[in-house]
Amino acid sequence: MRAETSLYISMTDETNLLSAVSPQPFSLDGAEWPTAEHYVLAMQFEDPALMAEIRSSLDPQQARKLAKRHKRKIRSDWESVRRVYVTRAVYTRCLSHPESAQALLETGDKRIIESSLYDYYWGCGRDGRGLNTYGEVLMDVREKLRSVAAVSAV
Ligand SMILES: Nc1nc(O)c(N)c(N[C@@H]2O[C@H](COP(=O)(O)O)[C@@H](O)[C@H]2O)n1
Repeated sequence: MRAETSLYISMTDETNLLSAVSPQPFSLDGAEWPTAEHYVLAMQFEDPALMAEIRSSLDPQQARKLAKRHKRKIRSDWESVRRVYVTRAVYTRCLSHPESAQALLETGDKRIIESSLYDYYWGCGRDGRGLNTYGEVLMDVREKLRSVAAVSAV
C-alpha cells in the first residue's frame, strides 16, 4: 500500500513520544533505562561499569557525551547489530507505555522520517538521501504492533 504522506520527527524532540530521547523508562536486559537513547548508547559497549554509568546519566545529552568520550571502546560488531538494539528498545518501550504504542499506531500508513541534517544512517540527511534507519525501525515496530493486535482480535 502507498504511504499517505510523510511524518517528520526530530531526534532531539523530547516531547515526541516517538523520539529516541522521549523520557519513557522501560526495563530491558535486566535494567531500567530512562530513554531508548540511553539504552542504545550503553549497548555499544561491553564494559558493565561504563554501561551502568551511561544508564545513570541525567539525560540523553549527558549519556551521549559520556559514550563519545569512550568511543574507542565501542564493540567491533556494533555496525552490524545497532539496528536490532534500537528495534528492541522501541518495541519494549511500546509494550511498557501504551500511549507510545498508540502514538505510533496513529501514524497510520505515513512514511516516518527522522529529519537529521548530519545523520545519513539513523536519519534522512541534509539532502533526504540518508537511510532513515530510525524511521524504518519505527515503521517495523508499527507493523509488529498491528500484527499482534490482529492476532489478539481473533
Ligand atoms: N540521528 C540520530 N537518530 C537517532 O534516532 C539516534 N538514536 C541517534 N543517536 C546517536 O547516534 C550516534 C551513534 O551512532 P551509531 O550507533 O554509531 O550509528 C550517537 O551519537 C547517538 O547519540 N542519532
